[in-house]
Amino acid sequence: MAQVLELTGVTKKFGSKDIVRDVNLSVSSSEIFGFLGPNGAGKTTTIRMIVGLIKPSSGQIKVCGYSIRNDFKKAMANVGCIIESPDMYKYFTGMENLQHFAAMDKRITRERIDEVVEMVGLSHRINDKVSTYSLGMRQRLGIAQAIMGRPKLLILDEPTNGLDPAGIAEFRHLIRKLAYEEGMAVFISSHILSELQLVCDTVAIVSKGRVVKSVKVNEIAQDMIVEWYLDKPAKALEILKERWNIDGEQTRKNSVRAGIGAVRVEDINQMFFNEGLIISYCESHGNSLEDLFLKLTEGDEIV
Ligand SMILES: Nc1ncnc2c1ncn2[C@@H]1O[C@H](COP(=O)(O)OP(=O)(O)OP(=O)(O)O)[C@@H](O)[C@H]1O
Repeated sequence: MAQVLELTGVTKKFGSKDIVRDVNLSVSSSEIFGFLGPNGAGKTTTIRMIVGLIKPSSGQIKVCGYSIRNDFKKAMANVGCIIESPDMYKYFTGMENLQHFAAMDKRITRERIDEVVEMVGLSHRINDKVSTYSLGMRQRLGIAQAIMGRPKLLILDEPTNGLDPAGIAEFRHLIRKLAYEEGMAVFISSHILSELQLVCDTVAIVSKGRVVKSVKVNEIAQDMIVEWYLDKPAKALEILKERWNIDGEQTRKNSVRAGIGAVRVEDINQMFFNEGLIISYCESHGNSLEDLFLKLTEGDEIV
């Protein structure tokens, strides 16, 4: 997999204060990378450096192998981004907005505009005024604009801020499509861990300007502990042991708990169902990204 974004020893000082400290990270094509940290951790400052709005005090940033210091134009030709809320002309239609931005880049054809509109699922509303769009639709229009020039790297700063659950689900679906079908590297910053956990492959946890931990999300899920509330706990324990060699324990009259390692909870539920058990509900505990995040950023000032 090609490295699309690489930060090496990136530091940013404002006055005598280190706002971003010695950040090292890399993102490959088709990877969804989450940059997770509490408010004030330095996420936006890092993104502003990646897109060239401010210069690092030290360290190196490369996009598709081009250093943003030495090859700024070539590096930026590979970047699409939305920082804060997408800037659109509300009294223009979605299409007029896209045409306006496309006029600045000769590579973007009318066919490409239609293609991105289709990709973000806005074909049916693209000729309506942006002022009539929901926040989720504006967000998708912003993404359409950001990807028109076929960037290899898409950067989104706090993209789900203010979206309702349906908007968040649509957003997640779109991001997956861009990464896994179009091969884009997607870099998303957020302070909302549950959202990153659901969409990202890798999450870097930032605290006070430093990346304190980088984790593969599927490895965290592997440590999951699940508790089932069901009618036949003894039978459930037997199935877990026989089928997956999992040692569970009965926690209450009607509940069983077990660390399920790399086994998918869906497969276990299906097996319980096939064996005639009735599950009233199940829940997961511990070792989620949330626990890790809270542990690593404990005591961080929320500014
Ligand atoms: N131009 C600047 N001059 C001085 N301090 C700054 C400047 N820009 C940002 N900071 C400070 O840097 C710290 C990190 O800000 P940043 O916006 O990068 O954080 P963040 O992680 O994106 O948080 P948020 O989610 O609140 O935007 C904050 O304490 C902020 O006040």
